[in-house]
Amino acid sequence: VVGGEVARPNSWPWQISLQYLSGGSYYHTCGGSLIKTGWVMTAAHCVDRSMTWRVVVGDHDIYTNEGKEQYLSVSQVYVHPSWNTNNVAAGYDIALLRLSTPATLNSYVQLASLPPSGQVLPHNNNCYISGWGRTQTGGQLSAQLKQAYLPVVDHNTCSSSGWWGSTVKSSMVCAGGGSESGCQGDSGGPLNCSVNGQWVVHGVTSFVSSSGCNAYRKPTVFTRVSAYTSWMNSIMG
Ligand SMILES: C[C@H](NC(=O)[C@H](CCCC[NH3+])NC(=O)C(F)(F)F)C(=O)Nc1ccc(C(F)(F)F)cc1
Repeated sequence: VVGGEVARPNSWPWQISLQYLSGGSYYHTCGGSLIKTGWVMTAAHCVDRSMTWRVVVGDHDIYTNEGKEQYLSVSQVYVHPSWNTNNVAAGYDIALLRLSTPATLNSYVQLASLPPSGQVLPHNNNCYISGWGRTQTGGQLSAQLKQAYLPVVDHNTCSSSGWWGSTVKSSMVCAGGGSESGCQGDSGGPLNCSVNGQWVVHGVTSFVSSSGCNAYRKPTVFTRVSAYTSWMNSIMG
């Protein structure tokens, strides 16, 4: 997250850290959202490579053990069947991870609320991105979970020339476009939007401009969760 601030610990209690095993240690690579005690929603591009994954819930500082974390292994990865790793602009950047053991819900670990199928938010809807991604273009990951206020940019604006043009599809949500943005390492994490006074996970962090995370008129682009509810239900049952 470029800009914004460090989140109050566990204030986004559905935020997870997706980590891969390498040389005997685990490393943060993506975010995600806990949507059922046994299921995590993330981005397909996060799990393009087959790795040994683990999901950490209840985390705040990814480099220290604060005692609230639960370390959960992943038993199955379900990538959207239409995802094409060479064409992020086509959409379908969404995946579900089945956990080997269910998370225990408590004040640090809660389920995300998902939007009703087809719901599209209005321009400027109040949303926050959260994640441990880079804090500047080309910078380092954040040790502590960060958040930034990224209001929705409606599809008409986001897909206009000078903005993303035809790269963004209606199956995506744009948010931000100013000095604050997502950045590498935030992928797969939630776009937390306020709808009727409730936080709803409306987006899965998908991409930013290749010329810089907070590039002018290139809002952060999210997979629109409400476009994929039937697929998710078909997988989770
Ligand atoms: C560096 C930048 N990385 C990203 O945007 C990666 C996803 C990359 C998926 C493609 N392998 N996502 C992120 O960094 C995220 F944290 F913001 F989600 C990038 O490659 N952006 C990008 C690439 C292609 C296109 C386009 F669709 F136009 F081809 C648009 C943006």
